[in-house]
Amino acid sequence: MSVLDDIIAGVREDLSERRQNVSLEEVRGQALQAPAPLDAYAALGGNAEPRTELRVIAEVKRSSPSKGELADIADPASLAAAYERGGAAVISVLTEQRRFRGSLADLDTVRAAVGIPVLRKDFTVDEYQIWEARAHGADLILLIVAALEDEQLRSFLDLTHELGMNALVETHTAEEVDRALALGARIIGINVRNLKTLDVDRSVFASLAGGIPSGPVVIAESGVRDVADVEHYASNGANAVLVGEALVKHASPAETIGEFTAVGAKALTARARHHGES
Ligand SMILES: O=P(O)(O)OC[C@@H](O)[C@@H](O)c1c[nH]c2ccccc12
Repeated sequence: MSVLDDIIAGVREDLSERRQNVSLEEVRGQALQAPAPLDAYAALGGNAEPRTELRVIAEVKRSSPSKGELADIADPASLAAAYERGGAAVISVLTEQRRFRGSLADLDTVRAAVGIPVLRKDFTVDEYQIWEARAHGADLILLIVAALEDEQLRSFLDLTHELGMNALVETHTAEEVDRALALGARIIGINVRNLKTLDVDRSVFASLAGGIPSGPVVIAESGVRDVADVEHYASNGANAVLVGEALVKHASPAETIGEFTAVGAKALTARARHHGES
């Protein structure tokens, strides 16, 4: 069993427990009562022309299957507020409990603390989780291509859009990028970490991003350690970076986000100039 399969088995167990406490019908009712979602596509610069700003999706992440404990994060609200102050475009909140030590309570707390779009970061395998994300105020959900059949992906993407949210469609191979594009994904993530083995290979970003036409917002996910990594991803066409570990471990995450956006904007501007001339 791959790591991804193992995580998903746990996610399904936790899900069936929640479903016993709150029925699909109830969670649907809650979702329809929730304040309207914010436009994460716009927040990520999807409508900007040219796209010369590098956006940061800053993640609230306590733990991970590859690294174990990362940070305690006793107060996710103040961490998220610091992210927003530093200029993050979107806050990502892990809600998977077993491996990442996240929760829907974290999502609620963060939602209440910031005014920018919030991503519910989890392993979406059931429609219930999409309604639930909306019920808890999420504006963006994660759909991992490697975990889903095309038919599921399509119906999950449709439901997400019907609820006024956006989906971050996560890929790791050229074949997965093609599937995401064929489904009309507007926000495509390239995770340089292989979720089946947890290996990180930063070169995956450049080799896949080149195959994505202009249109979708492209996000580099995982392994952003410092400004050099941001520069590398932006030079290869990332419109945004998704950063967890480097921010939760940093003493001044707001400052780090500021440095990342500055370096990224420089690289994207140089890239736009270069492309304009060639
Ligand atoms: O902590 P990092 O290396 O900055 O990574 C953040 C993010 O990319 C990572 O948390 C992630 C990417 N895709 C996921 C899918 C599920 C859970 C977690 C993830």
